[in-house]
Amino acid sequence: MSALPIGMFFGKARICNKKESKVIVKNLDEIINTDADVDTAQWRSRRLLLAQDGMGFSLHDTLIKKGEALHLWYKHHLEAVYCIEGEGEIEEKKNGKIHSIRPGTVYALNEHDQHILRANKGSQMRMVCVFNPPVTGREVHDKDGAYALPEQA
Ligand SMILES: CC(=O)NCC[C@H](N)C(=O)O
Repeated sequence: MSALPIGMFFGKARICNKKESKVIVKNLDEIINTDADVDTAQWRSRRLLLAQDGMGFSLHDTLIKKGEALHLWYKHHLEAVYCIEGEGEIEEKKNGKIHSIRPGTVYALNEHDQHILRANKGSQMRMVCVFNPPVTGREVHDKDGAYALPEQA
């Protein structure tokens, strides 16, 4: 008995007493064509992490379709957007400033900024988007370009 490593002897009891923890691992392949894949005329959002995942933010792999212009105003959310494919621009509505977007560009709407997001003609943009508070499921924009608050979604 004394020759057994202590971990082998007590190992089983230790595992039974502990709440099992599980890292969240998903692949985009498992999201496509499910409820977490929201496809509209102008964009398609593959929602990798949602409110139910308990992270405090949601994480989306989003396509902005060629030549589309989106008028957005996330009144209830903060959003950071990281472009990984395609080219376009973001226009700040409060001052008319236009910033070009290409792979590697990130923008963060830290003041719930009203803006226009445009994908260049002939260019689909692929963006990684993070929302706080997290999107809960199949939110689409209302007439102002906002998503509803989580409790109303
Ligand atoms: C960049 C952006 O806001 N695109 C609209 C779709 C949205 N981000 C989403 O993925 O839900």
